[in-house]
Amino acid sequence: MNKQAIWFIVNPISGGKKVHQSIVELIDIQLDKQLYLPKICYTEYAGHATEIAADAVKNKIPIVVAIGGDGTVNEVGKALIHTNTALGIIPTGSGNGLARELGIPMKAAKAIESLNTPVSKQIDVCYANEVPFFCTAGIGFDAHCADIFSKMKGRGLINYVKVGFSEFWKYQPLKCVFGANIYEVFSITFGNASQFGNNAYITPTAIIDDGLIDCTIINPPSALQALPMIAQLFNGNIHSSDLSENYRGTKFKVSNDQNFLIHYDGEPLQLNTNELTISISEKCLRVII
Ligand SMILES: Nc1ncnc2c1ncn2[C@@H]1O[C@H](COP(=O)(O)OP(=O)(O)OP(=O)(O)O)[C@@H](O)[C@H]1O
Repeated sequence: MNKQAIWFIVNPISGGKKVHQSIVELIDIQLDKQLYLPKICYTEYAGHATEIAADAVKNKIPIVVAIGGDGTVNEVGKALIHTNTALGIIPTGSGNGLARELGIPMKAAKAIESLNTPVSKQIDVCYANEVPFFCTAGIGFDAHCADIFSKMKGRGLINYVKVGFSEFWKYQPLKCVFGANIYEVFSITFGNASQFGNNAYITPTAIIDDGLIDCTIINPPSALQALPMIAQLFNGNIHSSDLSENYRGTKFKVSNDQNFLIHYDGEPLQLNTNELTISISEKCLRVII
């Protein structure tokens, strides 16, 4: 039988060095060598994963597996859109939104095991202007927190919760034009998938291969409304909150009087424009589930 080449792209920053060493050892032990010819590549800087994945496409590698969090998955996946190379994931981040959405096991050993009997499907890809995202992108509080989080030394869920809690009290609602209406929002999130990661379901009815973008606007909560809202986020009911407005479509436009700070799959990005268009390209990324 012809063996398939499979490249693993490891972000050594996500999850810590020990985690990655043990995953690489597990790959050596558990990956079916009758089926695969593996190659392990380590990223050396932000953006490097995209370059390695683009090289894999050029070399007609059938599967590239991202070992990292949603930032790494985004960097690898964006090079695979509209290609014949499929994206696999071994999650080591704190959110792991796309892996959770696709039902990929959180435990590395199980995730490697599922690569031995690969099943794939095509998913949609959304764009914030020209920036691709697979789970969510948005403006407002979440983008603000992603920005602060990215400048912190520590990573992980605990640090994210700390940032969210301390920033909540200071955060001023964002003025913007959404469709034909002027809003003052806490956040606007566009979902290709249903969650940010960590099973925080911000666009709970989103389906990753339905050709549609779900949108959740959160109006500014009072301190008393914040806790129930967080509970609804995690129990998948944010769309029934009094604070939320929900839309679904194939294109959304938002504008502002200042250039937007956005997040895409949890990564912050300061745009050079005050106009944001969210669009979707149907079933253009093959993923291993
Ligand atoms: N070798 C590297 N050195 C520095 N930064 C890197 C390197 N490789 C990748 N990165 C950057 O690390 C950032 C975080 O990656 P990722 O989101 O995968 O991990 P994480 O933050 O641990 O996960 P999560 O977002 O789920 O918490 C990304 O912005 C990516 O560009």
